[in-house]
Amino acid sequence: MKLIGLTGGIGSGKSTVSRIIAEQNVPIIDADLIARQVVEPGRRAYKLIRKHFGDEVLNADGTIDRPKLGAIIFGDSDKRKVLNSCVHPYVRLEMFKQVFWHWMTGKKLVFLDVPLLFESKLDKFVNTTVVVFCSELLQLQRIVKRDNMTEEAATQRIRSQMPLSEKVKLANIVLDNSSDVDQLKIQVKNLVRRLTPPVSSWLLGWIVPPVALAISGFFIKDYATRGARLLIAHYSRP
Ligand SMILES: Nc1ncnc2c1ncn2[C@@H]1O[C@H](COP(=O)(O)OP(=O)(O)OP(=O)(O)O)[C@@H](O)[C@H]1O
Repeated sequence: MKLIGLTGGIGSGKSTVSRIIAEQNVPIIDADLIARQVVEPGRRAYKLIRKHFGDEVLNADGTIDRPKLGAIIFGDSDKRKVLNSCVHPYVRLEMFKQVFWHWMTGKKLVFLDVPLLFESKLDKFVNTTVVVFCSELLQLQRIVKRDNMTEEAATQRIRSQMPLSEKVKLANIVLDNSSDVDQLKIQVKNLVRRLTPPVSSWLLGWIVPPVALAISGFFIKDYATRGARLLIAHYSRP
């Protein structure tokens, strides 16, 4: 199975690319969605956030007030670290479970949609990294339109992130989202075709690890049994 890390800058078009990929019946693991699910009431991350930030970050219905929590950690790196330590381990665990499930069910290609792929060093765990790129001006225009935000606020959000030009330098593949959505669709379809492994290498990658594990397990067990027998023989000598 090939694991592809998909990332970009705010408003550069990651979600749009994800939707197009999903239309091709290729599985997408959405880190943002998982991050929202792991902080639902009753979950471990939710309890940790409550413990560290108190009930003032809760809505009346007990859910986390995300904008309020966002405002608390914005510009306070210590509090941001605390929040990350509450949430990230559970996000990673859930992502790992989903990756494992896709591998078990014989998927050839799986995308991980992670906005902070490079910042969180998750790029080390994927086969290929893809960055969705557009100019800062287009990012700005698209965010202002989508989120009904002022240009100043949008600029501030863009500047608070790792520059998109830096991500482009780190990427294996860059999708240029400067044109319309139809052009983007063509690029994504070509990308999926290019990245899908041929059946032979997919079969090898799927079958070899469990067979290797089973064989090594057999030998380890065999040696352990022989070792135990020798020990028993040694200590039971008169
Ligand atoms: N090629 C395009 N042409 C016109 N509009 C686009 C194009 N690509 C994306 N958009 C629009 O731009 C906005 C931002 O795109 P999208 O939500 O996919 O970005 P994103 O990278 O996921 O952003 P965020 O990081 O904020 O979640 C959306 O409203 C989307 O419909």
